[in-house]
Amino acid sequence: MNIVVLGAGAVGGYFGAKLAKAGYSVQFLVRKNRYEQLRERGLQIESVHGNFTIQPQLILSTFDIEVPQLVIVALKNYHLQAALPQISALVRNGAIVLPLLNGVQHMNILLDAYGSSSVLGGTCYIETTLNPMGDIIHTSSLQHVVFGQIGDGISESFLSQVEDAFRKSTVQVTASSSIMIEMWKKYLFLCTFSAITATTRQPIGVVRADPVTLHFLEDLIAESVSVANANGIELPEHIQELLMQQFLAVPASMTSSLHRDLEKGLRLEIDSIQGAMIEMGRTYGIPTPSLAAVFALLHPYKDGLPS
Ligand SMILES: NC(=O)C1=CN([C@@H]2O[C@H](COP(=O)(O)OP(=O)(O)OC[C@H]3O[C@@H](n4cnc5c(N)ncnc54)[C@H](OP(=O)(O)O)[C@@H]3O)[C@@H](O)[C@H]2O)C=CC1
Ligand SMILES: CC(C)(CO)C(=O)C(=O)O
Repeated sequence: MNIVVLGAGAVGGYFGAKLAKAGYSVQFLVRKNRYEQLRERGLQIESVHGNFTIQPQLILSTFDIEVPQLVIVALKNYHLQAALPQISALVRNGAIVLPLLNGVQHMNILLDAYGSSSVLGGTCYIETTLNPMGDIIHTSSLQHVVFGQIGDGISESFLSQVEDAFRKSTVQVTASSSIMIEMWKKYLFLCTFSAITATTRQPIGVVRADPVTLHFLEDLIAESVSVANANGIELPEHIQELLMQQFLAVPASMTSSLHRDLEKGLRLEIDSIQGAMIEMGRTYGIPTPSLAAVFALLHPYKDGLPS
């Protein structure tokens, strides 16, 4: 299977490198700066599962790709719109898109543009970041991809190939027959986890140890679950308790990509994560005061460090 990774950052770089190391043909469609960086240093992974480096196949233009079969989209949400012409070119050549972005809003954009016979649902659980040299630092043992089709337009054999590819790359993979529910479960976890870790500037262990902060996290969860229910998402019974169990089970040192981006002074994905949840709440008449407080407190940092 020919795989294209669009966005060779913390997530795309990690999963792409694992697939390439497993012997798959992986082309990384990148922009100029990342091209230079990766050409010089190679794609270096520093991981709790073991360090390795690959010499990635780098491309700057979709013209250099012959027969793409799977396109893993691992961009930040705020870069998706500008990348649509590249994705369109790949889909026109027969590729199926597997987005690994956080949130759910991007699914409307991709499905409206390409339809469910060219777009899979997908999400991932991983904690990776780029160091100043552009190497990928994988800081906890999580490395899980969940994917599935939205309708029935993608063949079972293609789905099996995707599953096999991740499995052979020694990444945990789950092929789901209810991917939108899985994406919402991840969205609920991420929206609240990133809200609490970014606003406190602390990993989850500090949040868990403080009853006042933990109570605020419960409020964030309750609001987000109400929004999901209003959207008609068929969540498991007791989802709030399940989410809280997840928060209690993850390593105390774990934090969110949003918190890490905030610390690095990078742009924040708050529009597509907390902002989108608040917006859906408004549509359905669900009050979201705690999410709105988080959104307002992070807003000065949305485009990077305020000057
Ligand atoms: N990091 C994490 O732990 C996790 C992140 N996620 C989600 O995954 C998504 C990706 O996040 P992450 O990997 O951390 O982000 P990064 O910023 O590390 O990587 C995104 C990459 O996309 C590249 N890019 C942007 N636009 C284009 C384009 N048009 N063509 C080619 N490359 C492009 C950027 O390259 P350039 O250098 O050119 O700017 C950058 O390398 C986000 O939605 C995030 O929320 C999900 C789970 C965990
Ligand atoms: C919560 C976590 C680490 C899980 O993968 C994540 O998705 C993120 O921080 O972006």
